[in-house]
Amino acid sequence: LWLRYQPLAPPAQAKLKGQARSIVLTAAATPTTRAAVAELQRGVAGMGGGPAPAQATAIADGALVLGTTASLPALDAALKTELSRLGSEGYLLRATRLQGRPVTLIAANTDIGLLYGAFAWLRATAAGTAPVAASSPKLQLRLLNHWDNLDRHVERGYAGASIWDWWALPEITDSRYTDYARANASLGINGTVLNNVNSKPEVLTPAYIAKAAAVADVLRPYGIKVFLSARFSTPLELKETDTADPLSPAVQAWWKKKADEIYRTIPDFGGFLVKANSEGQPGPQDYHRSHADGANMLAAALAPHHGIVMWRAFVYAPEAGKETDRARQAYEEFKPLDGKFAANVMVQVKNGAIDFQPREPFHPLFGAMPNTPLMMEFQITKEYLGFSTDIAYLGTMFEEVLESDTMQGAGKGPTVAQIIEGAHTLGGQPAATGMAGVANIGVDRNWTGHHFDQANWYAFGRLAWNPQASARAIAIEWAAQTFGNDARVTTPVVDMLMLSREAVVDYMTPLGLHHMMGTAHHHGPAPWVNDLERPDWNPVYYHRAARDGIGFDRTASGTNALEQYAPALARLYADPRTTPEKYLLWFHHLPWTYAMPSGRTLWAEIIHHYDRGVAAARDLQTRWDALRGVVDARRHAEVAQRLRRQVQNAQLWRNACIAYFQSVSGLPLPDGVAPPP
Ligand SMILES: CO[C@H]1[C@H](O)[C@@H](O)[C@H](O)O[C@@H]1C(=O)O
Repeated sequence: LWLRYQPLAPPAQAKLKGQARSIVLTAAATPTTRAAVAELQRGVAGMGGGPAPAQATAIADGALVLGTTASLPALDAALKTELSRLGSEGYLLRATRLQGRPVTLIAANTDIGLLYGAFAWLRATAAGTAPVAASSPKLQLRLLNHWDNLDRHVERGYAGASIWDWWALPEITDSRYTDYARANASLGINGTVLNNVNSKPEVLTPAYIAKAAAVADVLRPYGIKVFLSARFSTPLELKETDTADPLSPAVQAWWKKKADEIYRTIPDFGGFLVKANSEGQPGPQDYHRSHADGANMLAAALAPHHGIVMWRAFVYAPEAGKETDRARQAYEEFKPLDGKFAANVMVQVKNGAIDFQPREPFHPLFGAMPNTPLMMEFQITKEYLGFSTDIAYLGTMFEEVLESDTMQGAGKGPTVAQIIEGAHTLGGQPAATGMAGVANIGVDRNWTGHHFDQANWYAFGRLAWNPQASARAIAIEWAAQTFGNDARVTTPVVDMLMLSREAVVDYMTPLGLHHMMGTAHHHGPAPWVNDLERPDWNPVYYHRAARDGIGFDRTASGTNALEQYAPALARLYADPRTTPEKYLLWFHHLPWTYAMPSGRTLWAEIIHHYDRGVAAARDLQTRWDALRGVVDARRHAEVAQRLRRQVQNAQLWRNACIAYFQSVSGLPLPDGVAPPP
């Protein structure tokens, strides 16, 4: 991954050796500070191309010194003040003098802060950038969600089987778990939900709790808490109660007892992630109770142990005989529950209102529930963006969502990033804050199926630490750590990353189109599908292409999903001329002849985007081919193979969608457009 610590260029090596002649840990030796020292030794040895610096007790010239305010010899007042503002996970990096000696200081208030500081110093060294002076996370919870089943199949996983070997656990813990912990700690990720949200009741049985505890023991020194997805009907399905009604005292008692049992085995268990009354999963509505009733019952069981409930707002269902708009439904169900959730409940909301499409406007719940802590849910695994075949750097997508202006305030802002950073308080208490990413990790040697998909795991972690970070800066960091800090490689790799997601949007679902993919597997084009068991699974339901035009009217003349956004934004998007082009057909149904700002008709504009997407996919291939011999042969070949497939995918999407839309519209192709074969 990005922890390769490849030898640096000689000048950088010399500088490194001068900065890390020895390592001095002034703080207590704990599994966490030992991990920090080991990581520094591993990194300095690798990048320095020589022996690891020894750990010393005395501070000497050129030492790397790790310590807290309490453990460090007389820190000057300014540094002490700065440190006191960094919280329990922040860190400070400084070239300074201690006991009159020139040293590199890694300081923090806790041992996990020291570990994060060590990784930050190594990151800067590998990327050849100046180390950040000080940093602390903007969000409290920075979690991966593994949609991993107990049989090691990963739902929407494209990197091999699950890394969690439930059969071998608890006695056998794969060394990969430690590398997983290192990789996540290097990004400041501090929690992981081990199992799929479509969870099985078994995962809360004693045998599995013991298995999860073994994983927790490996991850704990790296500051990573274990969470589990809980199936709402577990007590009923384990035949330990005869209902799962959240207001039933027996059910409440069962969950309390279960929580106590878990915390006896995993004292720092994080809590439960719950998918309820969604896509057929059991939930409180099965007993005519609300999402808040369900969440609060679980929250009451976890509260004595400081555990939290992350309750997902991913709900949608067709209503018989009624024209529904899936994009409206989560808001309709959750907005009325604002302020009704217990203090240790977070409502976890996907970035968009449909489902992780190549591009979606931000979810209208962001900014609409001021009395409820909202957690962002991003998908790192690319269910809808080409699995682990197509390159699509999601840093730019995450950034686009986080920068989105909800217009909920007077004038500009708050942005989605500010909303999830807890711009608001609850009852005067700072709201819990968090971001979750659906992992793209499996047993594949490169962890993520595609080498470039490592950048998505990386970008998620960096943006969870700071939701206002720059996707380009993150791409530069990742490329330098992953391919070496050589501009001949990093510049083209960063350019490839930065154009890739827009390319995928262009050749799959341009101009706000969405949900036009293959059934069930969700790979490849299928805009013609209109016969699935649920109307809201049919691509035709979303693009609504017909003789007269194309697009989903979500304005007042349609489903009026727009009214769920702030009035200022709803006014802006009510008019196709003031709707950003990238969302045009998400909110509007327009004639094929609609005049676009480019001077093209809408039909010609759609084709123009598809062709631009295919050209961009080819461009990615050309740029990568030019790196033959500069990037190591194995990774170069593995990426080149996938790029060949990516170009085919792009062409298939382009040809299939244009052919289909032409068959619906009956329109001729504009001059100069290559007809689909
Ligand atoms: C885990 O189920 C997933 C399902 O595979 C996926 O197609 C959809 O994205 O969303 C669901 C969800 O988010 O719960």
